[in-house]
Amino acid sequence: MEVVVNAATSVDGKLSTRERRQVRISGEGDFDRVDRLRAAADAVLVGVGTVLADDPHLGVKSEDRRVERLRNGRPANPARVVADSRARTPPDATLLDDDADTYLLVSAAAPERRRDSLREAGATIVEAGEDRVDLTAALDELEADGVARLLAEGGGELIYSLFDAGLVDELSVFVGSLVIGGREAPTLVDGEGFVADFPALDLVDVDRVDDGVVLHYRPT
Ligand SMILES: NC(=O)C1=CN([C@@H]2O[C@H](COP(=O)(O)OP(=O)(O)OC[C@H]3O[C@@H](n4cnc5c(N)ncnc54)[C@H](O)[C@@H]3O)[C@@H](O)[C@H]2O)C=CC1
Ligand SMILES: Nc1nc(O)c(N)c(N[C@@H]2O[C@H](COP(=O)(O)O)[C@@H](O)[C@H]2O)n1
Repeated sequence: MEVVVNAATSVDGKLSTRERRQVRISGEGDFDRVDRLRAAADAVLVGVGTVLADDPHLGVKSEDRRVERLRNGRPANPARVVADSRARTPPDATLLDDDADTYLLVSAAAPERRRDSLREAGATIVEAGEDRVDLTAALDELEADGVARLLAEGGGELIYSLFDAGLVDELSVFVGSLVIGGREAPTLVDGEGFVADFPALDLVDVDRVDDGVVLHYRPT
């Protein structure tokens, strides 16, 4: 499976505010680039922190691109995937609508009652890991289900775990021209952080988009 990570940050590397409220960092041009990435993906992955903060849809916005996917024998939208160790996704979350399949990656610690109500809401539950989602095992299961290209959109906790597990094949970051600040505000890569063996990246491209830049990296 190919794992592509994409997110938007402020100049100071923040994904949103200290209140974890969604900030529109990208402009029209960058949101269109993200839409192209979604249209090329079999599934879009976020952490449950992002679901609770943003209630995202994660679908392809452009009708032309959805039609093109259908023409190519694919579903109109990529599947939605949430890393959600304890099945905290609300059963009325937008990403559980009928526009695409939705997988919830849970750990053995996820209560049965919550799994059941999420199954009733249409989710496919994938269990991997004891206390926290084992991303390597969970992504293997998705791959067996036909997910060859996965777009991970964040947040920072999830992106850290993807790097920590050596699962990132590409990273693109839109850096918008604003400062958010705040020591508690989420950054591109949070989690425990690395103290050695820092994942090293090759900068393969830089594009000026809207009032910012998109940095494209691959692991060395
Ligand atoms: N600017 C941007 O491009 C984006 C911004 N955001 C922002 O990021 C914030 C949410 O980010 P975070 O709080 O970091 O949450 P997150 O979206 O990374 O979710 C983290 C949660 O996922 C669950 N999880 C399950 N297995 C995990 C694993 N193996 N590794 C890591 N997490 C795992 C845990 O419950 C964990 O608390 C929101 O404020 C949202 O608006 C989110 C996505 C993109
Ligand atoms: N690329 C990008 N730029 C921004 O400025 C953002 N705030 C985000 N946020 C991500 O997009 C999701 C919302 O998706 P829908 O519009 O609901 O489909 C949000 O949850 C973040 O993952 N991304």
